[in-house]
Amino acid sequence: MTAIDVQGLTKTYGETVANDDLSFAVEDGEIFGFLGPNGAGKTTCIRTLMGFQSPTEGTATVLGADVRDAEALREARADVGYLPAHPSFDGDVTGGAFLDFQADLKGDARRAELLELFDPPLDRKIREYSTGNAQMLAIVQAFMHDPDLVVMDEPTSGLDPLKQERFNEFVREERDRGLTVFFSSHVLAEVRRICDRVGIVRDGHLVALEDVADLLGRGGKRVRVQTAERVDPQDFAFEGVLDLSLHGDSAHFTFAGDYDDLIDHLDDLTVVDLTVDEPPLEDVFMHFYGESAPSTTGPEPEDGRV
Ligand SMILES: Nc1ncnc2c1ncn2[C@@H]1O[C@H](COP(=O)(O)OP(=O)(O)OP(=O)(O)O)[C@@H](O)[C@H]1O
Repeated sequence: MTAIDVQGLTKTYGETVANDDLSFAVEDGEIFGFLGPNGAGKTTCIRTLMGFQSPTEGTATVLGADVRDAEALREARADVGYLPAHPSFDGDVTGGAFLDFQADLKGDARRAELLELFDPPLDRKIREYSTGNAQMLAIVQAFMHDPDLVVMDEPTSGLDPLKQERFNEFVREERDRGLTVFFSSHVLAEVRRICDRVGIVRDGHLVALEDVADLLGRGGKRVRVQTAERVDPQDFAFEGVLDLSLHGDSAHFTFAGDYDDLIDHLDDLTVVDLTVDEPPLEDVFMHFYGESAPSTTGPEPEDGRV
């Protein structure tokens, strides 16, 4: 079955077209990353899927329920976990009381197990929570009723690196058990590690929809060749070589051609060292993000954010 089916979804706020004719599907059992720069329209789409607002045009189904049909969506949501971008809690209640309340609404079969992994201080009032503790509480509530589909808006924001890794590992394990996951992210490293497919949005439009492996494959490989002699541009004038730079006895380039050709050409040289690496995802996404992409040499890429 298709867990989420978005069909020509458009949402406008006055003059702003936040989502413009989006169409894509999230299949059962996959982890689908919804990526895009700030203001691209990710939260707008997620809020429409959750039924908090109506589409201006087009529609979507969530576990078979049309988002325009409030009753059908309410029923379907019993099997959906939702983690909003900015979880809002009643600060006067304790984390434990909040989970008790949520348990009455939708069940909590997996609460204890989740609290082993994500451990906000349950006896403290939520107003005293750090950002990370509030995020962990929101994660526990999103998964504790053992949903079939989880929709998350930037789920790892506010988590420290250890908790982020724990969360990513948890999501992968849940996918292996059959859970479907749809989440928005700015964190490229996270996408590489956990997503099966990505949809990339920019200015409300879907600009790419593909397997992460294909996206990386199309970006070519980063090649560094060191030779016994000084290299010449002519040595690398063959199909598939991009962004060539020469440094004395070594050449650096992106290769998007046939590997047999590369090996044949390298055979003419005396190669003393050779590395072939995956390109950084940042380079692959730059193409889609254009000017809104970050510098890959700035401070942000350390955590892979775009
Ligand atoms: N309630 C609203 N009223 C008016 N404009 C809105 C509203 N919500 C979102 N927008 C506008 O719609 C566009 C898409 O916003 P949205 O929050 O969906 O983007 P996003 O991709 O989630 O961004 P971010 O990564 O910064 O959270 C933006 O131009 C935003 O200013």
